[in-house]
Amino acid sequence: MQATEYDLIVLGAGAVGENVADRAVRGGLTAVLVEHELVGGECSYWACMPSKALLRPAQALRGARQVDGAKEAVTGDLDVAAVLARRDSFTHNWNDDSQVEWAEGAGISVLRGHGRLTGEKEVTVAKADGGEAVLRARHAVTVATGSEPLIPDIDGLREARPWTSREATSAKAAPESLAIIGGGVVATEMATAYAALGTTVTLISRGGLLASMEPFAGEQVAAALRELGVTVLPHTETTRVRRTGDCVTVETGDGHTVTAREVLVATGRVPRTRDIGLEAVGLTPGDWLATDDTMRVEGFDWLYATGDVNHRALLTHQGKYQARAAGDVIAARAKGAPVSDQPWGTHAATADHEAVPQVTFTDPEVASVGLTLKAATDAGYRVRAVDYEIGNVAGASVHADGYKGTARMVVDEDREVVLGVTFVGPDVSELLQAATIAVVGQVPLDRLWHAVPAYPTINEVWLRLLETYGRPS
Ligand SMILES: Cc1cc2nc3c(=O)[nH]c(=O)nc-3n(C[C@H](O)[C@H](O)[C@H](O)COP(=O)(O)OP(=O)(O)OC[C@H]3O[C@@H](n4cnc5c(N)ncnc54)[C@H](O)[C@@H]3O)c2cc1C
Ligand SMILES: NC(=O)c1ccc[n+]([C@@H]2O[C@H](COP(=O)([O-])OP(=O)(O)OC[C@H]3O[C@@H](n4cnc5c(N)ncnc54)[C@H](O)[C@@H]3O)[C@@H](O)[C@H]2O)c1
Repeated sequence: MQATEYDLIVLGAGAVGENVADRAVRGGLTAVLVEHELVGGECSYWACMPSKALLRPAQALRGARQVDGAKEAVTGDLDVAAVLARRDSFTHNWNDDSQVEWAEGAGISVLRGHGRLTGEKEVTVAKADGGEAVLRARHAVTVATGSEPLIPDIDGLREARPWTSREATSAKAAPESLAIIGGGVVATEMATAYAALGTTVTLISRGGLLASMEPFAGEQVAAALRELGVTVLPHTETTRVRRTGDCVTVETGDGHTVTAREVLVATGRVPRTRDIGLEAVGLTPGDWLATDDTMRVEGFDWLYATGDVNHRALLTHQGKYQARAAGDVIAARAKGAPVSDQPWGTHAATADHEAVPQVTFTDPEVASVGLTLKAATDAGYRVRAVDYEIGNVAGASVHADGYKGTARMVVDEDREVVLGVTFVGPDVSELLQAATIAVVGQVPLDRLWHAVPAYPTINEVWLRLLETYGRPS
């Protein structure tokens, strides 16, 4: 079969694949996106956008209820149908016409179908219309196929047809009750969302909540979930799941049985690499694809992997950051132009190791960047952490009556720079970019004293953290 040639083939048109193609085309290359489902991927239709659309109305309502003078005007509760309808508008009712239009307008070709590597720089696509197409890349192939939910090997779980993040973010109605297995970001966000929508939620976590973050984050989110009416069962194994009639029963290691209408499994992700032809190029199907900092798969000069599939940081913004580096470096290498792949260079995704920002949109929110105290200590830094109660800041007390929250700054004592920051509290997500700039810029603490937070804003917590640490002399 005659192959169609492009400079770059991108397998998977999620947010990350789209950005690789866009950067490469801006760099003067031709590119094709191969997509077997919806152009825009998980984030647009079953992850970031619908989950945040489900969470935001309850957060807005809480915001009004926490301010005397405003709370008196809140006379009703959430309109669940309106919340779901607003969520649907964000997903364009699971229609990707606008994203296809964007791609084509940006000069990127889109081919619908399931793609598999079939040789060096070659992808064969089983097209949506039943035919087959062979694509050949002049310069590079980028795998951007994302990840999918991990279903743990728990007795009866698969047979019980559990919800995954897809069903949780796209449900047409809020179930009367929901059991959630997991204690990470998906579990805590969806527990927050569904509790606010009136569902009776039980969250079963085999460890503490949000275990990779500062310990106070999981503790404060657990306390808030309980206040919302969620039954939180930390340090609890799930041993058996059964679906009987219109209910699911979940048995735990300590002998409890939770009965709910649905069970959501939120126990992490696996790479979407089982059926993309990795064996044709000597790689193992089902593996994550390890890359260097320019996103090139180890051992190849033409194969790249960006986004969730490389397991560097499973976040849309980090994947798009990798995509900008990868699209630019693919164009540079194709043209024989200089490559800037040293740490913090144009073509290196260095921040993946040093400064990954993340917001967990629970209520309170958790916003963090860089290293936790434990991670910094484990990495061998000589560190000191300082904590501050955000509610003591004037801007926070104006923002919400009885504001409660915690900030932690982790400082490298040798260089006196910030290695990591965590904020937990209502509406702290917008504080995060300043922390990210401080970490990425390795801004010395004595210079940070000159970054004056406006009064009275919650950002004044920065001044309090610096004062608590002590001014470097
Ligand atoms: C519930 C939930 C909420 C989240 N919320 C956030 C958030 O608020 N902020 C954030 O930063 N991150 C969030 N994430 C993480 C975020 O969704 C992912 O990091 C992001 O979607 C990864 O993008 P990607 O392009 O790598 O993969 P994907 O978005 O999964 O895109 C991969 C694409 O490849 C296609 N594909 C796969 N195999 C093939 C093939 N063989 N042929 C053709 N096409 C193929 C798929 O159909 C898909 O469109 C959330 C995740 C979940 C589950
Ligand atoms: N706001 C955001 O940025 C956002 C929101 C949702 C998801 N995400 C991303 O999506 C990814 C997936 O989220 P997630 O919550 O599924 O994963 P996660 O890694 O955050 O949490 C997984 C949870 O499942 C538990 N677990 C793992 N295996 C288990 C088992 N066999 N039995 C019981 N419990 C088990 C873990 O202890 C942990 O609590 C994350 O990496 C996250 O970065 C981001």
